[in-house]
Amino acid sequence: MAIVLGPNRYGKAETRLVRVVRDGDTHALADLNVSVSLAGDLTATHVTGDNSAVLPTDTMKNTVYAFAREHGVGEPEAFGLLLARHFVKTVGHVDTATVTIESYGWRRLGPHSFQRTGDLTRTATVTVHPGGVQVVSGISDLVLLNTTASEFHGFIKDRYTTLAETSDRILATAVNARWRHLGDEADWADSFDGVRDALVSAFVNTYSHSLQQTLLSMGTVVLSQRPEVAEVRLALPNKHHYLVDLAPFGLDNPGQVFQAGDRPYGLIEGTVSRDDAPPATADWYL
Ligand SMILES: O=c1[nH]c(=O)c2[nH]c(=O)[nH]c2[nH]1
Repeated sequence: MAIVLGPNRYGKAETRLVRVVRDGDTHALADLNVSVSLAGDLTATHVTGDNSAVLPTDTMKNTVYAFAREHGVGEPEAFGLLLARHFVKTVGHVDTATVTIESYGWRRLGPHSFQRTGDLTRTATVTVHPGGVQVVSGISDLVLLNTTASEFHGFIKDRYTTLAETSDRILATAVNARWRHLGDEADWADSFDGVRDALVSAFVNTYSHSLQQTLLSMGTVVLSQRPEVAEVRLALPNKHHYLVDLAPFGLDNPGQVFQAGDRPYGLIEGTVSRDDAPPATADWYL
């Protein structure tokens, strides 16, 4: 038997970067969390401790800050592409660079004042590798809720089933979505806004018999409205809302008072893709 080194990669995770763009007294703000990961022929450092092919992760962090100064940040997809291409081009033994960026929103309050928005996190994951370039954009934690237009019935009932069938319930989720682009050039800001709006309008306008049905509808609307997108992955927690029994207090409760559940929650996951889309060239995850 021989013990061998399997797939490996390394990098600097979660470099926090705030970039201010100054135009006189009027400033703009980008607030990012940047993770870099490199892979290639990195056997020596693992086997013998020879670090001659290892770019320190500390240098990766410094490069993120230096590139922010030299090139600006712009859209997260573009900044990720710039960094990933730089590492593949300049670091020998490295043939694959993955840059993942979370971008936090700030709403302008004045020329140089901002309020952090908590409504969603935008993400981008760029992979530059021998097979090409892959760009995946995403949204984390976009909380949506319909107070009706949601039913759930006709499900399996076994001896452990207590859930009542319902033809009128609250449907709520925190959207986690990732979508793979067909190319590596796009108007990233416009594309992001379009996909976000498609996801939201599909959630709002789908009369739902299950969160699974809503998931497929959300992915379908994205793909039908956004030709630049090949595939959408969604992970939708079902944020349950329980009708409170007020009968002990002599009160009825026709869909008015709910307990917002925390844990456990249903978790509905799925991929929606075009059947003619080229396959992914690098692993990607939600
Ligand atoms: O939309 C739903 N899908 C399920 O699979 C499920 N299971 C459950 O208990 N409630 C729900 N709701």
